[in-house]
Amino acid sequence: MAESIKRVGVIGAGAMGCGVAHVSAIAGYDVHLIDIGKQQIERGLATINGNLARQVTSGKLSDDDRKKALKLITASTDLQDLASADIVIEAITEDEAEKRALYARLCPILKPETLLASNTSSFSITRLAAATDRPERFMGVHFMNPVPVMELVELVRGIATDEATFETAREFVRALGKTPTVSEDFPAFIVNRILLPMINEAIYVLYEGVGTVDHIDTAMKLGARHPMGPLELADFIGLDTCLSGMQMLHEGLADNKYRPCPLLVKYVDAGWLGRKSGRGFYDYRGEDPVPTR
Ligand SMILES: CC(=O)CC(=O)SCCNC(=O)CCNC(=O)[C@H](O)C(C)(C)COP(=O)(O)OP(=O)(O)OC[C@H]1O[C@@H](n2cnc3c(N)ncnc32)[C@H](O)[C@@H]1OP(=O)(O)O
Ligand SMILES: NC(=O)C1=CN([C@@H]2O[C@H](COP(=O)(O)OP(=O)(O)OC[C@H]3O[C@@H](n4cnc5c(N)ncnc54)[C@H](OP(=O)(O)O)[C@@H]3O)[C@@H](O)[C@H]2O)C=CC1
Repeated sequence: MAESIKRVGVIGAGAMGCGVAHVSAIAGYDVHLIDIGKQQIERGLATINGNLARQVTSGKLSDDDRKKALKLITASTDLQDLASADIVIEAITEDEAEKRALYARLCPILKPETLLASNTSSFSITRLAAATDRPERFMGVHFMNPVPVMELVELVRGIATDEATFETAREFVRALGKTPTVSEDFPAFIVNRILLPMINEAIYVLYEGVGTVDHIDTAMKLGARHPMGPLELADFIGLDTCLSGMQMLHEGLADNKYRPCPLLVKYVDAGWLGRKSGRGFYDYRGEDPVPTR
């Protein structure tokens, strides 16, 4: 375990927050998970339960360790419950105004020495840090989805992040059994700078009628050995998160090659956000996913 960290706070009980809570508890940390509503908390705890059980079934985790991990996780809707946290990982919706508003409410509650990290996919760490009372103890700790499976975590310093904060975060990530890499604070960092334009291009391929959802995903799975097709992956990440990342690349790098595909914009406008909303490039409401185009 990272020496100076005992209690981990996680805000946002969606795909990423649940994953971070899951791996932190397996590593032996006390974890407190926060979301805005009871329903989100219940859904999140059910996800963690299901994923831990899956690891037991596949022999990756003993049932004893599953029980121990579950005992280490508490959850609530009250930010005050993070008053004793040593590190807080923010994993709420990819919306900069929401994140800034959250930090304004959260910072007065935290201990002055608490490290605050954002799991943002694409926002400027320096700009987010400026919305806190602790820019030197703020940084990007970017986990990959699904967290219990993916080995990588990108570490991103803001302009003010101090070295002790960076080292503590790196030690914490290693204690979770993950491999850290370092990215400079540029829009979408390294993984998403490369991955999101590929996904956006796949959506253009669909939009221009070059191929169907099925043919595009099959082509990339069988032709380029990707574990998921790009449209299936977009649905898995969340189309809102993909769009926000493309917008950050487009605005931040001022280059038209990053223009979000209008079809991606339309799907997000429709509330078709992928797996989490039941519909995206596939419709998940039946037994098997059905392509929507
Ligand atoms: C957007 C960002 O900011 C950054 C990002 O995260 S970009 C997205 C990065 N992620 C990817 O690219 C994922 C690409 N997909 C994959 O690697 C694989 O399809 C996958 C690992 C998700 C599933 O693999 P698979 O072989 O098709 O399925 P499956 O055999 O069922 O699962 C493999 C393991 O993943 C686990 N898993 C699958 N989906 C999971 C989920 N949603 N949550 C937790 N664990 C999951 C399974 O439990 C299984 O673990 P065990 O071996 O311990 O049982
Ligand atoms: N999805 C991915 O593949 C990856 C995402 N990320 C990043 O991680 C973060 C979370 O993403 P993801 O888990 O996919 O998002 P989700 O939409 O799955 O989950 C976000 C959760 O946060 C809740 N929430 C929203 N606002 C607040 C708030 N003010 N306080 C507390 N909880 C709040 C949401 O509630 P409600 O549902 O009611 O809005 C939801 O439960 C984002 O910054 C994203 O960019 C990083 C790597 C990969």
